[in-house]
Amino acid sequence: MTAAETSFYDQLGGAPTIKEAVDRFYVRVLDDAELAPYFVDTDVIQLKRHQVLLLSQVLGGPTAYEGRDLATAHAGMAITGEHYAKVGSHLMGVLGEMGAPAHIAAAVEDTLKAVRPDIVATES
Ligand code: HEM
Repeated sequence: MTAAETSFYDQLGGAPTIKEAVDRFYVRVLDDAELAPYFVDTDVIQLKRHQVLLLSQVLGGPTAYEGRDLATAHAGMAITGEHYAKVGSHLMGVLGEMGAPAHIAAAVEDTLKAVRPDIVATES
């Protein structure tokens, strides 16, 4: 694999860094009173799984996700544009805190924009 083919996941330090990012992201999302209600019926294991899948999808990690597509997985949750932006800013905050380089942050923002229509159900 050449340097250019190395995934952002690997560039950030692979599994140990991602585990740390998942833990930090998880704390931020659950501490956010506007976001926590989405996860009331989600147990800790499921929620960690969600954070891992989310990060792997945006960073190109090794987790081969073969589950429901994003639109199906989030159908019926009435996720608002504002709440989606909050999840995105917690994610960007964690990446920034952990010293992710600018080109990775920019690519993650692009992915967040690209999958947004599949996840956001309502603008307000
Ligand atoms: C880039 C953004 C996101 C990605 C890539 C993503 C990814 C996923 C995936 C792959 C699943 C299916 C998990 C499974 O079936 O095991 C899922 C479920 C779920 N997502 Fe997301 N998600 C994103 C954003 C959000 C946001 C913004 C919210 C709420 C504010 C959210 C809340 C949930 C909830 C509550 C579930 C169901 C969890 C459960 O109980 O199993 N997600 N998401």
